[in-house]
Amino acid sequence: MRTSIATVCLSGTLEEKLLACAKAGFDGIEIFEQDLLVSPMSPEEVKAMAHRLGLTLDLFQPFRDFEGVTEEALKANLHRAEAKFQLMQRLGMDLMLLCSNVGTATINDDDLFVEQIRQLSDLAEKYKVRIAYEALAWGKYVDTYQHSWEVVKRVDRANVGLCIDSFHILSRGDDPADIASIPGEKIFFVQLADAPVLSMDILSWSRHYRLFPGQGGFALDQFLAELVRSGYDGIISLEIFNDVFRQSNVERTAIDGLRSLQWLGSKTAQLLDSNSESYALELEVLPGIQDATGFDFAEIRTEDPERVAGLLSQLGFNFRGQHRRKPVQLWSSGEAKIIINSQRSRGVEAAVSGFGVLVPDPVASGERGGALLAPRVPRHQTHNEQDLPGFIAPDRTEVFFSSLANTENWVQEFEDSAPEANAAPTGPILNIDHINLAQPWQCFDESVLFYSSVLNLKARPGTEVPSPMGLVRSQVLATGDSSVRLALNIVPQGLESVIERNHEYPEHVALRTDDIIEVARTARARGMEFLQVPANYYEDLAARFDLDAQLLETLKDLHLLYDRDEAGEFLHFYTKTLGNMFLEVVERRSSYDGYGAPNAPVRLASQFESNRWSRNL
Ligand SMILES: O=C(O)c1ccc(O)c(O)c1
Ligand SMILES: [Mg+2]
Repeated sequence: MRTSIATVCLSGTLEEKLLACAKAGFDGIEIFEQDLLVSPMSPEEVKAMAHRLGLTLDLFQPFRDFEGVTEEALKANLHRAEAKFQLMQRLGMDLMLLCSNVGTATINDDDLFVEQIRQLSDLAEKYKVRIAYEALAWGKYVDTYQHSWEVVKRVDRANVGLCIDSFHILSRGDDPADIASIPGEKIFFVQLADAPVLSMDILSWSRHYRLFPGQGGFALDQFLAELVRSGYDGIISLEIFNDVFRQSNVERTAIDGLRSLQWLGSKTAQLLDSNSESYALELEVLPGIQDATGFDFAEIRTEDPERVAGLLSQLGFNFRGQHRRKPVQLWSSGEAKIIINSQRSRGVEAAVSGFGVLVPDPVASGERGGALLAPRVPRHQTHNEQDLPGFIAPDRTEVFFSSLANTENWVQEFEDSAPEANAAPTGPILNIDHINLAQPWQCFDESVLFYSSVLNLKARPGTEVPSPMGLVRSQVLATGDSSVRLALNIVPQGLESVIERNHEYPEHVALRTDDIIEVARTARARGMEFLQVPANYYEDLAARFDLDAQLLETLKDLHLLYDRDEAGEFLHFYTKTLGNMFLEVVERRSSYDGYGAPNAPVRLASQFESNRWSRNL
């Protein structure tokens, strides 16, 4: 699959965009005319630079508002087109995007569209330019790909074909199945964009909210499969208009984009493989696609390991030993392992710095991360220490892959100093239920794609939680069986001034037990500080649920939160925040699979209150 990306997706100058695309590894780019117009580089310099970087200049765009116009307007449009064909010649480009007319068309007549596009074709022929006609979803008369294909078929010229853009088709809820019956060679160009599921006018949705494949709600693997079935074997490009991308780091966005194509190509190949036909467009299946079977460990970085250790021991964790070489401790209870790391921790009160997941074949997961351009965690392990492939997520969290066998090895690196703890004692905590990570607003979508592709997790429907600092967007990513769950919370933009004074938005590790009341009572007896829950909350609980009076009293007494749905019940509590992190303990009764979403605003408000008082905000 040859990959390309429109310059409009990226921040910076045209020169910076070219450099970032080449560095990420794209084969080519689409030149968005506006980017050239404002560039100090001449067309010849752009051509030379692209050549030097090994990038092809694949598509010049957009050419707007051409067909369906009066005789007089057509003359002016042809004049405008000729100037662009000459410009394309200087750039060494031969493919122009023609958007269906949204503004100046006054005559709704397919015969006229055909006739006028033929005139454009004749003119383009002189410059050896080909035209890719794209139906914009908000086109005045031509707004579906079926209609643009009707027109192109009737134009019947070798140099006029289609541009297929997933956004214009899927945003309208149109079925992409007819794409498969268009002859592949008449599709001149393909642009892919995902988008969040929103209900708003299509033009604004398209211009501000497009996303890279895998970051939104469109079934782009099915879409790409239809294109493959058509016999198309040209370039697959990204055309994303997104307000955040336009102000994010250009190199990171380019990598994010290429990662999305690699992930999508692999998913589509898997989808097509079940039909096991061979197609012109070659898609590669990524190595080592496998589901994680659970968390291996969570890692907390802190300059004050004794405080974190104290909290763990109040929750019933056991000290398993000091690492033989590093200032790192291992604590465990059941299958939950927590590493307290005080390396490179100066100034870090406490923070969730990483986690490991268990997979059948960690080496293959490592290869997949590499193929997805994920940056590696540098390892300085010495002889006899277990090497775990690890990657740095966009939010800086370190993510490791382990297997049961590897875990046995790395755990032994800790046990020398505490041989009496070798028996892996059990405790009331059974395992790590989920990990909640704060996402700076610039990297939320990048993180969704990173975690879903590198960890092979699936996004669950997102929610929004009101908090005193702003609306917090929350997205859960999980394995099919929920054995690994991550909750990503986007930090509201308005919070940034607060963050500066208040470190970061706190992250947390949630621990699962099947006797939360016992864990809470014991922890309290050991002096643990709980996040306080206001009395108003319990009055509302009593109104919403028909709760046993005794249970309600216990919940209130122990600062436990409660939720219930058709699947079961959920009881949970939070520890007081320590630096940038806190712990949660959860008990899931029956098949409850959520996270107590109705309680999230209570937590955020309570944390805000306690930070305010402790930090004099
Ligand atoms: O929003 C637009 O105008 C626009 C322009 C060119 C495209 O390829 C497109 O998909 C949208
Ligand atoms: Mg487009």
